[in-house]
Amino acid sequence: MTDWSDPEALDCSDEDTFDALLDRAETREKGNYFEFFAEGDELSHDPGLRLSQHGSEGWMGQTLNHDPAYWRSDAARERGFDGVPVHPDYLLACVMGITVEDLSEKGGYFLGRTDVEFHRPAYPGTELAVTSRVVDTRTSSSRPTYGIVTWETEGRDRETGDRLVSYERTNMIPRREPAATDGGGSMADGDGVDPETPDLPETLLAPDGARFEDFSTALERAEAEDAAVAYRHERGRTMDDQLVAGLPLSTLNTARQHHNRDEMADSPSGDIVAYGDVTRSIALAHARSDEATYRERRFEDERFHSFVTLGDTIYGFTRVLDCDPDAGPDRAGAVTFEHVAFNQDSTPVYSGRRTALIQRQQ
Ligand SMILES: CC(C)(COP(=O)(O)OP(=O)(O)OC[C@H]1O[C@@H](n2cnc3c(N)ncnc32)[C@H](O)[C@@H]1OP(=O)(O)O)[C@@H](O)C(=O)NCCC(=O)NCCSC(=O)C[C@H](O)C(=O)O
Repeated sequence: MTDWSDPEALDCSDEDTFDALLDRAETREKGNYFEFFAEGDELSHDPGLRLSQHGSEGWMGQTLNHDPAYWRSDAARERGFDGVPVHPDYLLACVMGITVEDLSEKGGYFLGRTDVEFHRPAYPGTELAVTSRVVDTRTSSSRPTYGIVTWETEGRDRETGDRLVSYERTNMIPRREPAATDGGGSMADGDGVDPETPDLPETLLAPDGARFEDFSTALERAEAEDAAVAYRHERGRTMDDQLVAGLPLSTLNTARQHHNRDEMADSPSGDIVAYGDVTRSIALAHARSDEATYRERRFEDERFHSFVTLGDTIYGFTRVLDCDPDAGPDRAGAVTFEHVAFNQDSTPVYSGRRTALIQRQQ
């Protein structure tokens, strides 16, 4: 009888034997299929992550987020922070990264997120505690091999229990027992445009500067002229391996969508895709480079319209929706923007509504 604990018992040079062995071996699974989730379930995510200056700087450098308040102590103090905080995009990606093994590792695409709220700044050294609640589950009518799941997630400081950020997100999640046919023949057509949305006016204005008054004056002008305040940002960023696979892995995001080409070959995208939070952070960095941001407040109705793959270049487009002079402290007013990330073919890949406090003229 063969002794199967004998190291010599497995001949790796014989491919057929090894193939047959793999066929018989059970795969120890990671992640969860659609059927695992039931409305009301609460999950406490086990992976640990300590926010770090190095991680935040790596994220900001790669995504072009250069706001000095997240890099330098004098700029941070001047903006009313107690030290140099980690960047909100990095915080959000870390909180979401920790959830991936439980929620979306199985290969489900990130479709959208809303009610993103930053409750207080987070500083390097903070250890995260992250929990989620299943808000909704349903099967997809257009893609029967998938279900659609929505979770509410909260990221807290593990030591103090303070809430740092919370949001609600929705993913397509593969079904363990899919319906017989996949009716979803049509891939995302990429236009990403709501047919109910009226066309923008002919005239598009850009603000004259980066301060709150520049945005509010531009909006007033636009209202008087039946125009819209909407403009492009010049920078672009091409998706390389570091952005597609490196950044998500640095936040413990183990979704195979970003680092396992072999598994993704048979998926709707046919290849690895960029993490939605990386795509979004690049487009927001383009927008922030044209404004004097004071604080990030909230995000609503974030949607991922089309896949971003290696070699795609991400550009940004911004529309100004509202200015509220009374919403912030003396030195800043609230501006609500709609940001759109688009690729080299002008295909929208992300859109979202963002409210940020923008510094007033000094
Ligand atoms: C994935 C797609 C190719 C699917 O395109 P398509 O088949 O055209 O369908 P739709 O996108 O219209 O929608 C599919 C169903 O999902 C519902 N939906 C869509 N958005 C939302 C939303 N925000 N909230 C709730 N439900 C939503 C629709 O109503 C459809 O339902 P049904 O009719 O019943 O089927 C295409 O969407 C696409 O390319 N999207 C981009 C995906 C992407 O690239 N995401 C970012 C990368 S993946 C990622 O970041 C993973 C991350 O790490 C993680 O772990 O989550």
